[in-house]
Amino acid sequence: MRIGIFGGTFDPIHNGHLLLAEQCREQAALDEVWLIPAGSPPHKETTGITAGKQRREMLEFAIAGNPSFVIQDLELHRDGPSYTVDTLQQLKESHPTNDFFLIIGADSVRDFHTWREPEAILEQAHLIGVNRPNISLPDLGNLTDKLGETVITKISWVTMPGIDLSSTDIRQRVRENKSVRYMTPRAVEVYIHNNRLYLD
Ligand SMILES: Nc1ncnc2c1ncn2[C@@H]1O[C@H](COP(=O)(O)OP(=O)(O)OP(=O)(O)O)[C@@H](O)[C@H]1O
Ligand SMILES: O=C(O)c1ccc[n+]([C@@H]2O[C@H](COP(=O)([O-])O)[C@@H](O)[C@H]2O)c1
Repeated sequence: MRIGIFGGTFDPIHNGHLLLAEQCREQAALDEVWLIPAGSPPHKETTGITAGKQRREMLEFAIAGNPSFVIQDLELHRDGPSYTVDTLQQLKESHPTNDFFLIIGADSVRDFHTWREPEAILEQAHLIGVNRPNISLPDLGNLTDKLGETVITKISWVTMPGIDLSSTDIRQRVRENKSVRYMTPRAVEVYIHNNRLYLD
């Protein structure tokens, strides 16, 4: 099977994430997209992040009824920073015949050379980069300097209609008592309100 691996903090998941995953599924002819909530995102300030259990529950509501999207919560059960290289290794061991495609937004592609063991990641997965509003498509100089020109052959691009949304925007809007309707699925919106998330 061709499996898309889409990791994120998802605090909360929003419609930009969902459209991105669906466009990758279609354009890269993936059988499934596995959404992987980060236990402890390596490059983010982790204090104040919503509990993994709640971020996972929001994911469940968001993808309910879509058999092509699957949540894999292995990073929530692992201690320490959630390095993608470790996640891919674990997934390769448990699903040795799958082909994995690591899906990341343009901001993450720009920083990819700073990730832990990018070379080992690219040995285990093909990389799919996706455009993101206000992020110019990165020149991959830093990556080719580090890994050589052949790295280019391991990266492909999916283009989606730009959705200028971030989880930060949504948290901010909730804090300011503004509407987040149509920015995230209705069930996620209700979950946020029922659980009083993002109010301080
Ligand atoms: N609107 C968007 N368009 C394209 N890619 C996106 C978009 N939002 C998030 N992504 C990508 O989704 C992945 C997970 O993102 P993440 O969960 O950190 O969301 P975020 O909206 O960037 O969150 P935050 O605002 O908290 O930093 C990253 O690879 C990121 O580049
Ligand atoms: O492995 C790394 O070094 C690494 C560095 C930064 C981000 N990541 C992963 O990239 C995904 C998106 O991260 P973030 O911080 O944008 O939510 C998430 O799955 C992180 O675990 C991974």
